[in-house]
Amino acid sequence: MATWKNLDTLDSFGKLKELKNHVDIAAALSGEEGGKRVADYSTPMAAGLSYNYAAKEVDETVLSALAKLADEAQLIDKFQELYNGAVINTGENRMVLHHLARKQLGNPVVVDGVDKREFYVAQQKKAADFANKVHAGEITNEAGEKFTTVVQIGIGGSDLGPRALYIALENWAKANNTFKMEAKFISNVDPDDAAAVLTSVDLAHSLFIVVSKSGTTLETLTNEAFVKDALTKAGLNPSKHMLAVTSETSPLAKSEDYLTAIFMDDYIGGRYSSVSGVGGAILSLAFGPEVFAQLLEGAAAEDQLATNRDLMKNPDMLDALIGIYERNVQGYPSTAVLPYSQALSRFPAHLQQCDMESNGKTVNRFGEPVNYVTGPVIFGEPGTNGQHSFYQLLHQGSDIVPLQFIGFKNSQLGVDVDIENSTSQQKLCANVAAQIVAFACGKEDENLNKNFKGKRPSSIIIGQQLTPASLGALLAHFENKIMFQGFVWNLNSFDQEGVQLGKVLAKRVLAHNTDGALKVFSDLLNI
Ligand SMILES: O=P(O)(O)OC[C@H]1O[C@H](O)[C@H](O)[C@@H](O)[C@@H]1O
Repeated sequence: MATWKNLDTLDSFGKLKELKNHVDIAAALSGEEGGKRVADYSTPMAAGLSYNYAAKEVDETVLSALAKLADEAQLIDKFQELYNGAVINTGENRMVLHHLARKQLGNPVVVDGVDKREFYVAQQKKAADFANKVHAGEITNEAGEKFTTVVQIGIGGSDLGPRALYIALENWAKANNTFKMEAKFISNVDPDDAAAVLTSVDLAHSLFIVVSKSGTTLETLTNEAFVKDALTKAGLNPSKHMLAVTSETSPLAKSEDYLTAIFMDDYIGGRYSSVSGVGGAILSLAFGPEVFAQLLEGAAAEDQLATNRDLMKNPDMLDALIGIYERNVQGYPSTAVLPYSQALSRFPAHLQQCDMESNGKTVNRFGEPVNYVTGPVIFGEPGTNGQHSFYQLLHQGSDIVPLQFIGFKNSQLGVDVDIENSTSQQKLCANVAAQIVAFACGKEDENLNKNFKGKRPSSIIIGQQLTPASLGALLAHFENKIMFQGFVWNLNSFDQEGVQLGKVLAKRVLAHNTDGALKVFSDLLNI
């Protein structure tokens, strides 16, 4: 059994702290040695991706200190315990089994006589069969016509991951003739969200997936009622247009009002649930079950790499530990995720929830305060768009923000033109290469307004193309990175008590049970 200790009690952390400002990346990347470093400081990921950390503030000394920290913090032992079914989510007294939805990494996990791997596979099959029947016209609307559009109603983990993945694969599916149905998403309780989506779809040919693990989320239940109202007013029977994805114990699971229900359980956290029916139903309907299966395979292959004790061969743990060095030794407050891929436009938003809801905590897994900083602020936008927006601060602002670039050699659609001796894809890739060096090396200028100090660290994940498999690997990489960082910080990364207070107060406002500041704010907003 691994022992769970606070980071500041580990000897290896004391040693690591002595290495503050140890590497000057501008110097490390200069000349021929710099070129060699770029070629060497790279480790393979799954599905043809690679993680390059040449522009990070590490060298052999820092990396060896990080490897010692990984050993002393027993990161691989903790991961093994997690996938073998230990109660890692101490706050909610639950196991953490999202890896099992993609592959059996360890021992069978059996709960009340049910093998959990079999349960997840059975639910995947149920979603796949449903999708195949919809595509084949065996499940139709009441007039016997095929459904053409699918709309997901959900929020948080029941929206962000699936939405990011759908957007990521939409063009790939079109280019590879696997595009089956257009997907849309309703998440916000702002009535303009549901209203706008509903006016953009052909209701009679639309399927709606109500996705809520708990089955109690105010926004989702409100939007479900909103959609039912629209269907009824259009003379359609809501129960012939809706399915549910929920846990077996939720109130939604008991309803007869759905074409089918696909189940998950309490052991897959909302922000880790894209690989369950939460993402599986919509992605199977939109692109076919085979595409979703490829995504799971990519994630499974990355998970396998994350089991490696050798830090230099474990890109997820390596990324996590470099992040620890940046946060707890260098003192950087945030991290930007910058995909040079328009298809990944919502991926940073998904990672925001994944990372900040997991590790945005100041008490350890035993409920005691910790004396060190934990999860960074995560934000991001696709490049090159971000370059014309917030990169000014990243290059010359007062905070150093570590950067995580993502780039692909090939586009998804393959439609491109040569303008002034380069294609658009080449221009995209040229920009990411240029940014890495500009951030790291800077440029001296007598005019301080034009001076770039450099020394701004970044990493880049490079792939051939964004495909279902490489997307799955990318997703698993970041999930595993967040998990390893939570282990190092001795946090429970799998609950989210911090979102409760606002929900409770909003209920009080709606029940007009307020006083003081809450009452005055409620009055100001006309509630
Ligand atoms: O899927 P649901 O139970 O509706 O939950 C949706 C979301 O709401 C909660 O407030 C949590 O903060 C999220 O972690 C969760 O993903």
